[in-house]
Amino acid sequence: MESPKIILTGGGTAGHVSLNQAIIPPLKEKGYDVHYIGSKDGIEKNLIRDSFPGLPYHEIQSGKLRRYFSMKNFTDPFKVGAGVLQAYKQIKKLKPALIFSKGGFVSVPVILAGRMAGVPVVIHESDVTPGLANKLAMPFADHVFTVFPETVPHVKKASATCSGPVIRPELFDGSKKEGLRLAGLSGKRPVLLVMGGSQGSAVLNEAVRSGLPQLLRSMDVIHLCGKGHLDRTLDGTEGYAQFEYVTGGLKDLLKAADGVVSRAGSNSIFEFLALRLPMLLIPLSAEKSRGDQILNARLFAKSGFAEVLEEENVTRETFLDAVGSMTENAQRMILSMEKAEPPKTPEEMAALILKCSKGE
Ligand SMILES: CC(=O)N[C@H]1[C@@H](OP(=O)(O)OP(=O)(O)OC[C@H]2O[C@@H](n3ccc(=O)[nH]c3=O)[C@H](O)[C@@H]2O)O[C@H](CO)[C@@H](O)[C@@H]1O
Repeated sequence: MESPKIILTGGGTAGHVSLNQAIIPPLKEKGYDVHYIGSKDGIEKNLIRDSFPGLPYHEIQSGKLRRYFSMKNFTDPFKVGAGVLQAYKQIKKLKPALIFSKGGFVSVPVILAGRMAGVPVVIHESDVTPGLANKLAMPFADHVFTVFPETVPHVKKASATCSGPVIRPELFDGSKKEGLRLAGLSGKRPVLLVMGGSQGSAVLNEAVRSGLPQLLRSMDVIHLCGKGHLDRTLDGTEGYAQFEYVTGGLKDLLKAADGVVSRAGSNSIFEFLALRLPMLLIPLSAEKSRGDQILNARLFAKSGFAEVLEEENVTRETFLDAVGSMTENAQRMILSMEKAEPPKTPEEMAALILKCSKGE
């Protein structure tokens, strides 16, 4: 008998792919033939191909849906239309038992096409308030899972439950020794890891670089600065290691870290929580986004897992003070983290998703 099929979609940023990466192995173990629908040049293509060589990846066109003016706003709806047709063709051919979407613009045509083809659609929302793509797609979904319980009332026209986060299992297998080796650090001083989300962050990069001489007096710094943002003039600086974007070695660098400074993307902050890493969060400002990271960060601060510095208040001085305060309160944050609900395992999440599939 032919294996049942499942289509995963989601992309645009690493956060929109991470859960899909985690649930592919348990879905395959349960006998599902997993297919991915993503865009031609989105980050999801390489992330999926690198971690799961041979997994069928179907490219569709996708347009960005913007809240601001751009000439592309006139052409992108046509791309979304073309994407719907391409996705519909694939869905009709594959006849999946379920479509699971992690969000991002590429998921919108897939969900519309899935609905047209009568296939159950499940969405996962990582932020407190749904992103634009998920918001548009939710009325066409059968069920929505959320990470934060506070998100459930934001879901309209679909049933919703809070599943909590899922963490890629390999992140728990880090080696401190390997992390220090990768970063060329001695391990004799506390290590601060700075991470600006999947695309890096100019604000964080500037803050850490301007405060580097002061930071390096008492700690070593590992800096994940995003593609194209290395500062070659800092090469060879004792106690400072910079990387553009790390894949395999991330678990080791995280294990080597005693605390993190980060954007407040949902996936990263739940990873830090699961790894009991004290955090200083600098959320993306409401001017540059819908303010989702501000809400994520505030809820983490309220639970005692993080301290927050708003982007508009970042100067060299406030940044250094905030790092100092986070270091002083690190033990208290770790104690609060011990009380947090454990994340779902990928197996548990896969089972939850499959409950929504045809025939269940
Ligand atoms: C600018 C933007 O739109 N940001 C959104 C995007 O975040 P974005 O995808 O940038 O950030 P997330 O924190 O959600 O995820 C980043 C992921 O990249 C991984 N990572 C990061 C750096 C690195 O070198 N290697 C690596 O593997 C992290 O471990 C994490 O799993 O989606 C999130 C989840 O919907 C939202 O909360 C964010 O507001």
